[in-house]
Amino acid sequence: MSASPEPAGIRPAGIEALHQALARVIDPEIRRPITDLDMVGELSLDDAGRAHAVIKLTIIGCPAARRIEDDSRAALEGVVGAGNVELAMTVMSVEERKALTAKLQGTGTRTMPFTPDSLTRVIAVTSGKGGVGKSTLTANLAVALAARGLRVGLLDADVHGFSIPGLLGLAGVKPTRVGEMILPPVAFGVKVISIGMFLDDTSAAVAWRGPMLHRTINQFLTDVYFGDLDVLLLDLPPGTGDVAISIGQLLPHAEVLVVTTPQPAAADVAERSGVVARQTGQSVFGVIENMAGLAQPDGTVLELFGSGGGAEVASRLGVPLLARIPLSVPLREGGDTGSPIVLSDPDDAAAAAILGVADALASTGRGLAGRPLPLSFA
Ligand SMILES: Nc1ncnc2c1ncn2[C@@H]1O[C@H](COP(=O)(O)OP(=O)(O)OP(=O)(O)O)[C@@H](O)[C@H]1O
Repeated sequence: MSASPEPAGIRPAGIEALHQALARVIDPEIRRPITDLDMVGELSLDDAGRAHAVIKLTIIGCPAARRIEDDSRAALEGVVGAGNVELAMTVMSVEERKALTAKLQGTGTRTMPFTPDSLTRVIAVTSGKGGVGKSTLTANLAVALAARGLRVGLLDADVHGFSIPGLLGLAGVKPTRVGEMILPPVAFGVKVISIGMFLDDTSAAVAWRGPMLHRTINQFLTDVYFGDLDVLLLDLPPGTGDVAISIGQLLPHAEVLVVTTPQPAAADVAERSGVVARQTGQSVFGVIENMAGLAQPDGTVLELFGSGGGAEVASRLGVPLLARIPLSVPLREGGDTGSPIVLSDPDDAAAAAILGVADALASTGRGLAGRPLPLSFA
């Protein structure tokens, strides 16, 4: 039996082939090859051509254990043939886990990775009033951006009224912890974190004041291992309260999307959320009008909430109106069942309008806020 692990380059050819096969096995939570994560222990090939491997999981009861085991076995069988793999699944020692955490988060004091000079684009979705569909749109936008191949994180900063886990089919899912590091659950290719994932009773009210809210948001941004992201989306609570101000302080380079309804009376309060974002240094990327009308069987459109609110807010803030998203029963149902409409029913008019916003976001880089964008009318 040949001994391993050995540094790449001096591994015997057979072991190197096994190692390369395992390098294609991705930890579904951390989203990096298990070889990069030092999860491969002994790796050997016996004289009968059978592969022997030890895979070290990050924690006991790792929810991804089965998948990692199956993928590792399949990868090794690709080299030595079916039935020729002996796999032992173990768990990292405390020291190994510490070393992994340090490797992933960087050694020394942990810092917030989403600084103005990081490559991640930060987009905060805000609204003046509650119930205008901000969370529904944020969840669908995140999924649409991930479907375009972007690496997307979604932080539910609506601490008092979190709804992102349910919208993405993650109700009841708890994040895995590796030491002090929190691994965000992944849904539809989006890494998601929400205060709702840390409460045993999700119907319990979160009655925190400013400093506690600030600490929580800061901890989410620092201790959650999102890895390299192209885009971090934040679902803010409605209004211009403590969380909006904390986000403004922590992420002054964020671009803000303002969601409003067609009701002209809501324009003042929606405009205010954009103005407050600007006061903290953030830029306003554009306005989305949601609940813009309900298509009737006879082809007419019932403007349940009036019209003109989105255009009014966009013009007051001097930014583009990115989309008018109609009222849509499938959009609401998709939210209720945790199945985002941009994937399940992309031809629905509301889904098409949201996909238009995702295109507008994906086709602009950071620092381009304020450029004219194509209007996408439903
Ligand atoms: N275009 C739409 N058509 C039909 N229903 C919608 C639409 N947009 C949102 N909804 C529904 O409206 C309700 C409120 O949406 P959502 O929770 O996303 O709002 P919100 O602005 O995030 O609210 P809050 O911030 O107050 O929690 C949900 O039941 C959602 O399914």
